Amino acid sequence: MQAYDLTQTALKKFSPEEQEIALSTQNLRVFYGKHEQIKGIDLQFPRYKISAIIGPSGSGKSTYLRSLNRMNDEVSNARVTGKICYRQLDINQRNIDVFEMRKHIGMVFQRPNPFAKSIYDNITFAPKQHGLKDKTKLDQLVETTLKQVGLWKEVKDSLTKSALALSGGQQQRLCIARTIAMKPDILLLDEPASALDPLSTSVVEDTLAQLKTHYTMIIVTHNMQQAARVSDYTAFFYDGRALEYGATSQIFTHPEIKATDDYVSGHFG
Ligand SMILES: Nc1ncnc2c1ncn2[C@@H]1O[C@H](COP(=O)(O)OP(=O)(O)OP(=O)(O)O)[C@@H](O)[C@H]1O
Repeated sequence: MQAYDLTQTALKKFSPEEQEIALSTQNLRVFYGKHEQIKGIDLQFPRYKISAIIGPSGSGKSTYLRSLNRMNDEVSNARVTGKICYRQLDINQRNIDVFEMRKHIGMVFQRPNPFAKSIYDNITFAPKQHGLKDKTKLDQLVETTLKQVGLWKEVKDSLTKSALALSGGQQQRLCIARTIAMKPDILLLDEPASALDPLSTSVVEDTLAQLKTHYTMIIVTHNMQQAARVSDYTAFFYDGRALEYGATSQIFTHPEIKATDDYVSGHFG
């Protein structure tokens, strides 16, 4: 593999006039045991935009994404240091109520993972856990969120059927609906379309584009065409570092860093 100069980075910083920032990290590091996997990442994610994270396998994209809503708390050998700034709060502090925080920063995983429950119950499960009991409000929530992911027409007559009977693409849109039922601010998406066929992928991408008016999204993807299609900003990760971050059009056409250029032009490694 070609050796790159890892001290050279080109990371876009936003001025307050230019963009409101929904989430940012400062010097974020993740250790698995003694091994430092994420090596001090500073990134700002603008509100109501889609930011993509691309990079070679093992560069730490998922590890970084999972840190953003403290999913690495669940990984016994993981330790995360540095700041994750959300609404003037560092949510990487010990005293943060993680259950409450994840209402604001939700996650959609690579493989659709609906609960073995009805479509209706998949959406209402978490809101009920958080105290929503009113049947009319729950019905409304089911309808609104299914409409937001473009699934309402397809399933409105089968809400009591098992979610597991849906196609992969429908299941993934249900999982997005289930996440937005908690009305999060930020959606973290870890390769949300990688297990789907091209048609379902395209429907999921359209769904993300629609959701952008209300949500800030950060998406990890292996698929560079997808990053180019859906995202406003792109970060290129390499060896646990963010080497370049900027407008997606610039990253794909005029990257400043050699490793980014090699990666996006397919000359990598
Ligand atoms: N719990 C763990 N303990 C030790 N190492 C881990 C753990 N979880 C992940 N890793 C390692 O961390 C590295 C980064 O993994 P990560 O999944 O974040 O990379 P990625 O860029 O998302 O890769 P991919 O594109 O292949 O999904 C990998 O080498 C992986 O094996």
